[in-house]
Amino acid sequence: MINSTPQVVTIAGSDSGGGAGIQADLKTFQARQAFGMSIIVALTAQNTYGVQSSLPIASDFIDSQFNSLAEDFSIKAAKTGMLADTEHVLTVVENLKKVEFGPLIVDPVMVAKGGHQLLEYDAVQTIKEQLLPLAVVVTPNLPEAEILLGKSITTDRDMIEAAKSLQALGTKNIVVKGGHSQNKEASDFVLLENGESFWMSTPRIKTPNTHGTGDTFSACIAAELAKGTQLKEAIVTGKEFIQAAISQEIFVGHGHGPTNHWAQIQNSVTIHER
Ligand SMILES: Nc1ncnc2c1ncn2[C@@H]1O[C@H](COP(=O)(O)OP(=O)(O)O)[C@@H](O)[C@H]1O
Ligand SMILES: Cc1ncc(COP(=O)(O)O)c(N)n1
Repeated sequence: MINSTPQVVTIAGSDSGGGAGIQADLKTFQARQAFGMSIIVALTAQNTYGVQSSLPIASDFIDSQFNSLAEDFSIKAAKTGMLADTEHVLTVVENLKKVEFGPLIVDPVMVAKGGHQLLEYDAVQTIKEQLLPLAVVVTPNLPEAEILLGKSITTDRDMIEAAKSLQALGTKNIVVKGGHSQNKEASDFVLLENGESFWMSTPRIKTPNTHGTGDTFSACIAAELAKGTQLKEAIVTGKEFIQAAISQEIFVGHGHGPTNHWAQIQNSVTIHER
């Protein structure tokens, strides 16, 4: 049974502090029993206080990482995270067009929770025009959805409208994450290719330890897709996993700590069909 093990890759930035980026993704892949690989687009010197500095990787070395993986592995799903700037977005897009890494999840990472910019803003247009059409799912948080669409998103109705506008940009399935909202519940809005839509809600956990929540959520979806799980179920599993990872808290560092990537899923997500 050569290569029957689920294989999944993250194309993103390294977080030296281990809570977000490549590290969060690999830990999540491991927790979900998919074999994880990485294509590192940028390095960050980072801890739970924030990002101290970052360094994009030379584009031809990104090409080399793609080539190494494409030559050997049977990758069944991929996700992107921090892509740094226009040159690096284009490098990733060009490589993705050449390889067969299965369904792509784009987590359009722009600004770290501590405020450090992880994507130069002039790259947003390239993400919209070139990367989003390659993705099966895009998972923006509220500030990212606002930047992608150029309008403010505050109400539930705004989130629904945002999902429709994002779908019009060319990605078939949309998750607008509500982690940054002021609501009592952490509610994410999902719009699927077939027009089906629903809210996934969990109790909002009062904690400073939410570093890397978005990466962990999208990495779980990617791992599930690599295992052959249907998209809707993979998205719901992502929400269950991030809720478990936030609520089964660990205490690491002195600032905004990471989530618990070895958390066990509990049945805690309410789905509101609409
Ligand atoms: N305090 C919290 N309690 C429960 N769920 C949360 C909390 N903060 C974020 N989430 C969930 O974590 C996931 C990532 O959301 P978000 O924080 O919006 O993304 P990002 O890390 O990209 O900014 C979403 O499913 C969101 O609902
Ligand atoms: C390398 C890297 N990728 C992504 C994030 C976003 O995570 P968060 O918004 O939780 O800081 C990050 N801080 N660092």
